[in-house]
Amino acid sequence: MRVAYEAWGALAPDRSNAVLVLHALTGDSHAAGTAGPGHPSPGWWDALIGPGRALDTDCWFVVAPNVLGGCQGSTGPASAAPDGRPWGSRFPFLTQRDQTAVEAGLADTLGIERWALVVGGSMGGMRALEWAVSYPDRVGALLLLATTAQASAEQIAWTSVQAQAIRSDPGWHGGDYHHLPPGRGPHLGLGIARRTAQVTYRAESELRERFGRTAQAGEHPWHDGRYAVESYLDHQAAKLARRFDAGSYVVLGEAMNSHDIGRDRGGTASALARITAPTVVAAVDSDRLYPLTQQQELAALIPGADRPRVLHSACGHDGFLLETAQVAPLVAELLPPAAASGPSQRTPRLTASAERRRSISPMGLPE
Ligand SMILES: CC(=O)SCCNC(=O)CCNC(=O)[C@H](O)C(C)(C)COP(=O)(O)OP(=O)(O)OC[C@H]1O[C@@H](n2cnc3c(N)ncnc32)[C@H](O)[C@@H]1OP(=O)(O)O
Ligand SMILES: N[C@@H](CCO)C(=O)O
Repeated sequence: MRVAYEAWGALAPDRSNAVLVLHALTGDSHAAGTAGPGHPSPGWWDALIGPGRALDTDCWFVVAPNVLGGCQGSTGPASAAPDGRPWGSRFPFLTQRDQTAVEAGLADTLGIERWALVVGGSMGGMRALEWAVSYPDRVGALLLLATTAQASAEQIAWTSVQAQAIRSDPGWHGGDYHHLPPGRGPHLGLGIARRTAQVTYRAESELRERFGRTAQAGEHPWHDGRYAVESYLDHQAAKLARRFDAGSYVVLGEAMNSHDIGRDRGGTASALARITAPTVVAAVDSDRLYPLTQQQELAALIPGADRPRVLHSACGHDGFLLETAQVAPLVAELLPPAAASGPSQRTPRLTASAERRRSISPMGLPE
């Protein structure tokens, strides 16, 4: 299998300054940097990663892999199988634990025995947690944002609804559509999935205040027009369908639903007791998808954590991506600037490199 990653900064000779950043469901390896060829958007955590930023790349070697099963460079359903045809429906069921094991293989390849920090939000937080439980000696510190010890019934339910929307699209063809001409895949189902997810990612009060009952400009909802919030969801749907593969969406959703840190480990408490890393757990106060009770459970059961921190955000679950000014001090708690050796004290042995992401839509839709 292939694992795409991007990295920033330089690895210290003693390899002690590496930080692993794990993206959420529709994220990718482009965590930092500007938009440009191959990167239609700036890095999703660019405010946090770079010289002088919380993850200061003058000190830290920051690595962001694309998750296995995804569609932005790492092997996923849209990738060619050994017979040259897309994996499609033949792509195997994955768990978060499988994906983390692959990331451990990436760390081995990069020669990183121990991460100074592993950080992730939402689905990325699930993998960060798996890292700390599966490989406690390889995680120096742990930052968990808007995540959970196990996918709840409601989280499984939302993911299931989204997967059903995709599978109900006639363009799904049982998951084997990647060979079809552009635009013939299940982009309508993927769009419905994204619309549904987007509501869960944002707060009720935010939608009320941003959109209210306003009609979309130039349209009348009673006469075949749309409310502004409907137009917003249409926009989010179209945007995701241009950059994401429906098969990956289903595979990653099933992997999230499999997430249960206590599985085959004697339960949640027993699994979390294995974590040796100093840990910060953070919630988003307006998150209706990953409620505070889930982060309270993590903070109570992880030995190196104290009470959960709370990010204040109008934006619901997406607050972990948007409230970077509040995430920065949490990073600083775990990675004090003095802990890293400055770049002048070391000779880079591994410089930043990046697998170029797919620059075309995996669904064949125009960018
Ligand atoms: C910039 C990126 O990070 S995308 C790159 C890869 N993606 C990821 O890593 C996934 C994680 N990122 C995300 O999920 C999202 O990009 C987020 C959460 C960071 C975006 O959050 P926000 O900035 O708050 O975006 P928000 O939900 O307000 O949507 C803004 C968009 O809605 C559009 N919009 C707002 N109102 C309307 C409306 N009435 N009708 C149509 N479109 C509308 C805006 O024009 C804007 O469009 P654009 O994104 O094409 O510029
Ligand atoms: N907006 C985020 C939410 C999932 O945590 C994403 O699309 O990845």
